[in-house]
Amino acid sequence: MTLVHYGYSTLIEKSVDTTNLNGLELGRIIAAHKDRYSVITEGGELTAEITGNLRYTATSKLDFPTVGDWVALQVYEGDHAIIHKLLPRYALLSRKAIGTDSNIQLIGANIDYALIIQAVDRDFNVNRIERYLTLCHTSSITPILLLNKIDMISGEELDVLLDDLKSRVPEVPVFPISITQQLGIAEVESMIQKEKTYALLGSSGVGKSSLVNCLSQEALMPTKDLGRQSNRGQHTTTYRQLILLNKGGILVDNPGMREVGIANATDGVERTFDTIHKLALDCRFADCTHTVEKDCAVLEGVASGLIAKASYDNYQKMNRERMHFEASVAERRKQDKDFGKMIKQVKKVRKNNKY
Ligand SMILES: Nc1nc2c(ncn2[C@@H]2O[C@H](COP(=O)(O)OP(=O)(O)OP(=O)(O)O)[C@@H](O)[C@H]2O)c(=O)[nH]1
Ligand SMILES: [Zn+2]
Repeated sequence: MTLVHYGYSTLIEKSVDTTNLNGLELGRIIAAHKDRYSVITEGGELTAEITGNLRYTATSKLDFPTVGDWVALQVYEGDHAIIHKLLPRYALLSRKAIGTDSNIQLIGANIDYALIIQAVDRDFNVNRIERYLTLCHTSSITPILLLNKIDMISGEELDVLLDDLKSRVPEVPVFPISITQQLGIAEVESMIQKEKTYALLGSSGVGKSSLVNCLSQEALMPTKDLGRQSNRGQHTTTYRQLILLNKGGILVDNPGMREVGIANATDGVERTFDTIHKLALDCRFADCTHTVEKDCAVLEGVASGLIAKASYDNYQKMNRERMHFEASVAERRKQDKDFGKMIKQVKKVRKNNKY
């Protein structure tokens, strides 16, 4: 097993400089725990922590390693290591953290494609697909749609869904599959590219675990450290979030992707709703909200059927969420600033009182 299998050549292809490591080893994060990381290196799998310096200079979550990150690390005896440096990311997939207004949560770094999996039963929902697409477009990650459980519907019913997708999200490649019946799996496997990293996105119960088991032999087995041995002479077994696929791709499996919150995503919303965005250039007012204005090209598009009403509604909803997130972030920054000012003021008063 070498780092090439874990996407090293893609990292180089993206022009990330890996020559300046000053004697440190290169590795990729395969699982992130609270303060501990599992890292794959040329010599095998290691447990690592970050340096105090990295910890104390971090200003946000973005400064901490996440699954898929490439790092420079110093390896100590056994299988222990210290991460000194986070290499530049060429893509970062994140979402708004559940239950918060202004926090983001990292899903994975250095991801090339997203496999959005949706089931054709009750789960089927184009609005939610557009939500995932916005997430992908915001991070410049190419989306691919897997429509699972087609064994549960008739061919005619499937055609209706495919037509719906063609009109609402025409640019996205769609793979109708049934994991249990092994339908369309060969097509998915032949689409997977070697050394590219894929993120798996989808609600609970759509078949994500089933897909991982189907595309990867590794996932079925407990993962073992075949490289270095731990101090106690035992092989370590760890839970992985970065999995090697049979066809040579790499998969980020992020459990609990149940809700997709939209964070700062102006470009992502625009790219997902490309038709609306292009039409909006013809609105009479440059700051048109496409709701009540005169000569609004978007409203005209909805009236003429060029834009599906459902698509328009979802566009407005996601824009409202995006603005809400941005306003919350701005508000929190202001509060932090005010708090900083207050502390300064208090210090000043104390200092003055000394005299
Ligand atoms: N009929 C049918 N059922 C399927 C198919 N694929 C998966 N299932 C079933 O759907 C259920 C959920 O599958 P999982 O693979 O556990 O789904 P998941 O997305 O990993 O769910 P979470 O772990 O909750 O996120 C299981 O009972 C599967 O057997 C399929 O192609 N057809
Ligand atoms: Zn308008």
